[in-house]
Amino acid sequence: MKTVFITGASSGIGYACAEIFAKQKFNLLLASRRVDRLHDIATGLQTEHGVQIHTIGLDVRDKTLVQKAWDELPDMWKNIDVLINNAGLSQGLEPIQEGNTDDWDRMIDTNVKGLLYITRLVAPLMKQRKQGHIINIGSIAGKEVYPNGNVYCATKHAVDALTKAMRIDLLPYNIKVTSVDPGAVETEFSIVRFKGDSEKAKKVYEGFTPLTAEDVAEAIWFAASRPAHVNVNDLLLMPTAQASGTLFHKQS
Ligand SMILES: NC(=O)C1=CN([C@@H]2O[C@H](COP(=O)(O)OP(=O)(O)OC[C@H]3O[C@@H](n4cnc5c(N)ncnc54)[C@H](OP(=O)(O)O)[C@@H]3O)[C@@H](O)[C@H]2O)C=CC1
Ligand SMILES: CC(=O)[C@H](N)C(=O)O
Repeated sequence: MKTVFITGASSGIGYACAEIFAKQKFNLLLASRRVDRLHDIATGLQTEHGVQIHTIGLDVRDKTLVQKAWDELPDMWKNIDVLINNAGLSQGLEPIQEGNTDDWDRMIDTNVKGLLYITRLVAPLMKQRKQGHIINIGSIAGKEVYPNGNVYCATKHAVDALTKAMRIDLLPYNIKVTSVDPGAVETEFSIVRFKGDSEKAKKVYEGFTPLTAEDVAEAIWFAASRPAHVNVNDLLLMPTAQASGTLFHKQS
């Protein structure tokens, strides 16, 4: 049986990936900070699909803790076939001159440095086994910038650059590297961006049909299930009612 490691599996796209990969009989290594949620998810998916699941309570920003969690991980769980670098967030939506520097730190530390810390541990074993697939969750915000998106967009542009760089560095070792870049997906993303203001978050998705986490997980599964000689480099998907980072066709 193959193993997928999904960061940010406690909600949204990460959780939807856990479901789809469990259905496909992968063993699941799931990480996020809210470990209680991970336990509930693991119990449900284990019962439904009979796969093995290991959960790790982890803040990807904490380099020391990430290393410790990896060192303590039983060897069988380190043979990762697919790594989904999904943990990420946006905080705030202000012009650069008004931005909150703690929000900036949180986004850069999670979306860029967290992704790097995890990859640094997983990639050497993929290299050793001469197989593996790293799937980074980027965004339309990694392809263009939009008003007030400044630092979030910068982190996702960094993910885009790192995906390309990983593909080059890992080329000799038969390791696939893919970027999956969604537009608007209705998850907890906007609630987190607006720091718990659910009303404001709900308004983001009013007047059009956004992507669901399951839509994105299906695209991720498509990339993960290609034949050995095929790599999907980049997969950009948006709601039909979205044409760019900020251009939506909304019905009132
Ligand atoms: N929703 C959207 O419109 C889009 C989202 N994306 C990207 O998709 C990815 C998933 O987001 P989405 O599912 O929408 O949002 P959610 O808020 O629903 O999920 C985010 C996940 O990331 C985890 N996470 C956040 N910070 C950390 C951390 N420091 N350490 C470990 N885990 C962390 C959260 O778990 P916990 O809080 O338990 O730690 C949660 O499981 C993100 O990278 C996001 O940028 C890209 C384009 C569009
Ligand atoms: C496209 C995204 O990453 C997100 N929905 C955003 O508003 O930037």
